[in-house]
Amino acid sequence: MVDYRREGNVAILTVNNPPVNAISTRVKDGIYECISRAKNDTKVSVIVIHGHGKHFIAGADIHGFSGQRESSKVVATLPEVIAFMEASNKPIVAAIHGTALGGGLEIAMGCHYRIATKSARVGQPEVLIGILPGAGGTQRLPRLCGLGPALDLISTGRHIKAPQALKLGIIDKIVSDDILKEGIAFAKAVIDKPLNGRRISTLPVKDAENAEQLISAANASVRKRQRGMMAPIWNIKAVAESIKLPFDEAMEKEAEYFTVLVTSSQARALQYAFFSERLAPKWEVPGVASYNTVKPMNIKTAAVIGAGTMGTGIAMALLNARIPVTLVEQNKQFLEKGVKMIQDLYAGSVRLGKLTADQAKYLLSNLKTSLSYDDLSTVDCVIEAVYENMALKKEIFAKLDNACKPSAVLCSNTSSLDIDEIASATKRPDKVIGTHFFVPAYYMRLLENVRGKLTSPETIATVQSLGVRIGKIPVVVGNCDSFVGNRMLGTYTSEAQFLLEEGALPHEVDSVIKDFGIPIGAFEVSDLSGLDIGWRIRKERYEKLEKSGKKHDPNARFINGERFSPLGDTLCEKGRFGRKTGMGWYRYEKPGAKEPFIDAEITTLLEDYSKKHNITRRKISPQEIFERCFYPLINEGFKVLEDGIATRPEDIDVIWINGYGWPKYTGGPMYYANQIGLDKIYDTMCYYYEQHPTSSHWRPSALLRDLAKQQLPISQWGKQVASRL
Ligand SMILES: CCCCCCCCCCCCC/C=C/C(=O)SCCNC(=O)CCNC(=O)[C@H](O)C(C)(C)COP(=O)(O)OP(=O)(O)OC[C@H]1O[C@@H](n2cnc3c(N)ncnc32)[C@H](O)[C@@H]1OP(=O)(O)O
Repeated sequence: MVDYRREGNVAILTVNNPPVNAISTRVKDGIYECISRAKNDTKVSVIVIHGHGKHFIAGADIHGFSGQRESSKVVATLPEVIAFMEASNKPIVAAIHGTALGGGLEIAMGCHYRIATKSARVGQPEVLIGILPGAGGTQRLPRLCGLGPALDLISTGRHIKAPQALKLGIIDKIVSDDILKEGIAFAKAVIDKPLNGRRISTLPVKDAENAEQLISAANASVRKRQRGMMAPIWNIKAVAESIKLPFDEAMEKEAEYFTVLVTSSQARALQYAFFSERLAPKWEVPGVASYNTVKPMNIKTAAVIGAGTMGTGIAMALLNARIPVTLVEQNKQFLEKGVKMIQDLYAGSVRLGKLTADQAKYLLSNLKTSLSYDDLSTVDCVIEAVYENMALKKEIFAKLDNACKPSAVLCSNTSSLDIDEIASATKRPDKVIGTHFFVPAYYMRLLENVRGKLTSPETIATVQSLGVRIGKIPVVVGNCDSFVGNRMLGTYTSEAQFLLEEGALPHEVDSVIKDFGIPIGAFEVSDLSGLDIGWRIRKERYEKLEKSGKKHDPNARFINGERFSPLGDTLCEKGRFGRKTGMGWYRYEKPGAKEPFIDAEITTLLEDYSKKHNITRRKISPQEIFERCFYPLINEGFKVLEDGIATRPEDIDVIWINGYGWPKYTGGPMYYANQIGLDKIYDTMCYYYEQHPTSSHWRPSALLRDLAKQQLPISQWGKQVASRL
């Protein structure tokens, strides 16, 4: 775990704990033992610590926070090991490459010098997994780089690159990539230098005179950007102790606050989410294939069909990963508009300093445009991103099948349509797959990859690996109406509208949703994306119904015996399409304005509606709103598992956290359900099913019923899920 060797008078400690040199108990013990050995070795004058593999040390081992810690051979805790390092009379140099994160940076700050390669990154990301830098980070970082930057880094958890770390004084020098050689050379040069000013715990905090202002600004930023999360608040509180108390006393406070956080349900949920996100790319189709049995194809070039918001966003996601893209449209004007959108977004990134002008120019140089599928004969992968219309998609896939080489993978960015039917338009259904991106596609991290009945494991492996390459979290799901995310969402939006029919107002429903931690309410999001989109899809369905001989009544509150709310259609008929028309479920100052206002016209419309349908309006409690919005959604998640559409609860949680704004600190809907208690969810589902028998989303899932009896942790649901497939 930690190797010790001596080269002349330099002791070299190599941390070797793949994949990221996380600090397990054995690593902590190993560092302590090796430092002791070097301190006692009379031939050693200076010590270098570095990491084997890709990283220096990426932090404490996160597995250890949920109670599976190994027993320690030495009594010292990590903060004590770091204090022991700092007290050494032989200089210690941290030679950093890859990352020094969390406890890794804390160890580096216990050293007397820190050097790093140019590409190295440092940070205190503990807040992102619900804890705080509990090994002195909250006390040493403000002494090293100043209170303001320390508050920023510790409360946001962001990583910074070596050049910025150098400017902030976190590292002493940027060196070449031969980090160990550089570390040894640097160590030899500092052997005789006095260590007094190099022990960070003995230094005063920088910027302490502006403390009050800096701390209240940090708290204000947390309230705005990390609403509902407890860790940022406690992190700030811990850093603030650095200006109130002497180092040792502040360290006691740090330990106290660390204990509060590490035992919190938010920390457990965030750590579950951390590992779930890393599990997602490791797909598995039970009994068929998995990520470690199939090799992906190498995608060297790609094409995107459709230059609208979705198509251009997908093209940018590919370009950002240095994949050359051909963007195809049917008419020149649309194509030019799409290219302009991409150019403008890159220009914006240059203005914000996120890209240099040269980088933007390079990315754009990989973009080709075309009005013909004939130009796609050599691309490895095509992603179709036209609007949701089955006939159109089938026509495009038939053309792509003729134009593209036989090995090319053909993807559809559909959010709901049947992948098998799309694939049936080709002679290569094994190479057809759904790749459901989320808006804006160049930014949102979720990629829902939808396998059809005939999609080959190689095709699944290819889009999963492509997803990782373009910086997404790819999740494999099965083919059904609306897949996983939108299928579960459907229950939530339906129930939100039923609540309006019965007495609630849009802002009342939205505020319960936002209080839970979802950044935007159901009706606010409907206004944002435009009510007309759903209306167009519903009108197509009504037409289909009519073709099959069933007349659609615009006032109908039931379709095929299922409760249905025509309220959305009513609003659209009045031209209330949402923000773009200045009115939807809310009123806006003008078309395109962002701030929603409660609209008296909507209140009257709802009251008239209820009267017309003989519904007695009543005051609906926040608890009922909460249960009716979220419990059917959770229940649908269990049905999704039951049907084999998702194969792991973790995948559903990743989808909801990264695609729909579900608060990460609750772990996602499946994890959250386990926290509430599956028996409670099941009983509540049964209660509401009795009240609302015409809404099948209240029918409790059989898997939920069975798991509710067993009270298993989520990590053990797997066997129950697998036994049903
Ligand atoms: C009175 C009470 C007294 C109490 C006394 C107190 C004593 C105790 C105090 C202890 C205080 C400790 C304080 C320190 C806390 C921490 O350090 S928490 C951890 C902080 N670090 C992080 O959060 C880093 C997390 N990792 C990453 O950001 C990324 O993994 C990466 C390092 C940037 C690499 O990214 P990438 O190359 O994309 O690879 P990944 O896929 O993300 O990861 C690869 C595999 O590594 C696993 N992994 C990564 N980090 C960790 C980790 N810290 N612990 C465990 N495992 C980790 C990751 O899961 C991947 O695994 P596989 O999926 O199995 O491949």
